[in-house]
Amino acid sequence: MQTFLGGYCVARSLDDGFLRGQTAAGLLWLVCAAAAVLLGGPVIRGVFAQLPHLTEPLRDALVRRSVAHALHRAATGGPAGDPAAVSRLTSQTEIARDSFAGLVLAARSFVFVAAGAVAGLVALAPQFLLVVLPPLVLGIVLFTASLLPMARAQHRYLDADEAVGRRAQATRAALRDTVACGAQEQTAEANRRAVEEAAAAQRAMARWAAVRTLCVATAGQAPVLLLLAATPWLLREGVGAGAVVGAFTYVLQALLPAVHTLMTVLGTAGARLFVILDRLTQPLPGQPPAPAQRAALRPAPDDLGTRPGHTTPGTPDGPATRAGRAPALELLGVRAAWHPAAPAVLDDLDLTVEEGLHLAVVGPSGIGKSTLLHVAAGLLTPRQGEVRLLGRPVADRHPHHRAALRVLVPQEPYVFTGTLRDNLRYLRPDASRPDVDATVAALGIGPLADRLGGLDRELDPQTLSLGERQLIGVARAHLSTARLLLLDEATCHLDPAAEAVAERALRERPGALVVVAHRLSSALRADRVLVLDGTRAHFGTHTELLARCALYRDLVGHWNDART
Ligand SMILES: Nc1ncnc2c1ncn2[C@@H]1O[C@H](COP(=O)(O)OP(=O)(O)OP(=O)(O)O)[C@@H](O)[C@H]1O
Repeated sequence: MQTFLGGYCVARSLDDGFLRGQTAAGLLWLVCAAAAVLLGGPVIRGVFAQLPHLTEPLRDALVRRSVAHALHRAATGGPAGDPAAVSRLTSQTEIARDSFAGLVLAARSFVFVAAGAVAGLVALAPQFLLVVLPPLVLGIVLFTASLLPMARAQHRYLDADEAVGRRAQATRAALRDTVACGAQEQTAEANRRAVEEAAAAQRAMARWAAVRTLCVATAGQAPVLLLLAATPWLLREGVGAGAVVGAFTYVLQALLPAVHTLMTVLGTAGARLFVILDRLTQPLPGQPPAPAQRAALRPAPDDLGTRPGHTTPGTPDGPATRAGRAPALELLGVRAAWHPAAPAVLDDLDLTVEEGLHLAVVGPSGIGKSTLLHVAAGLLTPRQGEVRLLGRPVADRHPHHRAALRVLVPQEPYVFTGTLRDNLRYLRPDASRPDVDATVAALGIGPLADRLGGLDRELDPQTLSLGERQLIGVARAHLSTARLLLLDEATCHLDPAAEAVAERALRERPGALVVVAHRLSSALRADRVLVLDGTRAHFGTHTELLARCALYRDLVGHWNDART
């Protein structure tokens, strides 16, 4: 009634009042129009009073659903913390409620305004409908057709945006391993793809926003222009000037704002509501974590090179390597320091580790054993000299190939939430079941697998002891295809028997093994021992070194004392 009276009273005030010189009648009609606006106030108030009856049940249902899902997930052994649950419970349900309220208000307003305006236009002159209705209907049909793709674009954008967040988090968490595996470029490439997808999704949203603007223009602005263009014809048809002004009042003051509001609210709040309801009603319990999250932490299969003894086309091993002649590792006159201003930790060090050799590196604390492994792995560039990996300078090798050829197992290996099998296949995701089983048997991981409920049961890294983590780290190296394994006190938390089993298993696999030994028993098992002594080094068998290296004798003596 408010809309109807708004245009109708204006038309009458002109046609029956002011244009006929009857000012009093004109003013009376305008008073009627003003009264209609005032009478609309209580109606709007009533609408807001009723609104919660629609929106609160929706919010309650969403909250109940979120809580039920979170509890179900926790009770059925899913990941202990579900960070998304809080967001679903609070902000997402609030957004859903607000969006729904906005939609209800906009739709209500449009329906009543459109009905009042159409009734008013018919009452003034039915010819107005010929001018106003076609663009209005066309705009609304176009807009309705664009709603679904618009919601999909919004969905795509949210997914892409979340993927960027997840990748950033995963990259940060796996930074150390990424560097250790030489997977920086691969990680950067995957991150770049995620960012580009988010940007593309945002551009798609912008295109749909342009379509929405076009629809608003068609449904809201085109009737104004058409009405202007049709005015001479309408006047010739006998329509009064006041009625034309009344029609403009309907279009400009009622239809245009209502269409604009409806389309804006549907395009923004509607799409948001669609996406959030879609998320909140998804089957959350028992879902496995998003694969992208873990894929980000593993090298891709093409990072992994080949089984020892085979050479894939494209693997940049020189001919000497294929023939098995190139040493696994060579250090030629290496001088290494952690900072240009820092004293050298290694100085003029020559070392050759042939394929199949088991080398133990020993020396006092802080002497440079870990530094040596960093240099060997290509993670610390020597200030002088050269490091060669399988016959080629390590610096020349692409990080992917470097990662495929050598593995550095740290003292505290990274174990991620996932199955034990996936953890073991971390460095070789395509490892077959028999290969995994062989590693499990060789490393004696059976009891750990049993305790965790099998190889395919998801484990919680926080429940693992340091020794169990180390066992997983060493098993990864065993399962990998790398030709050079570098263990940096990687078995120090294992008991001596388990350490012996692990070292024997690693030694029996093809390739060379360099172990920074925590216990001197490692040196006894090794083919050769390297004793670091300041910037000097001694190299030989256990027996040879006992005979000619005082520091080694000291170390063995201290170790024997400590044991007894
Ligand atoms: N990341 C690093 N940045 C700077 N300096 C380092 C770094 N790692 C080691 N150093 C320094 O290099 C020297 C050799 O340390 P390194 O860890 O290689 O000795 P280590 O023989 O492995 O000792 P430990 O047996 O105690 O582990 C030390 O002076 C140490 O402070």
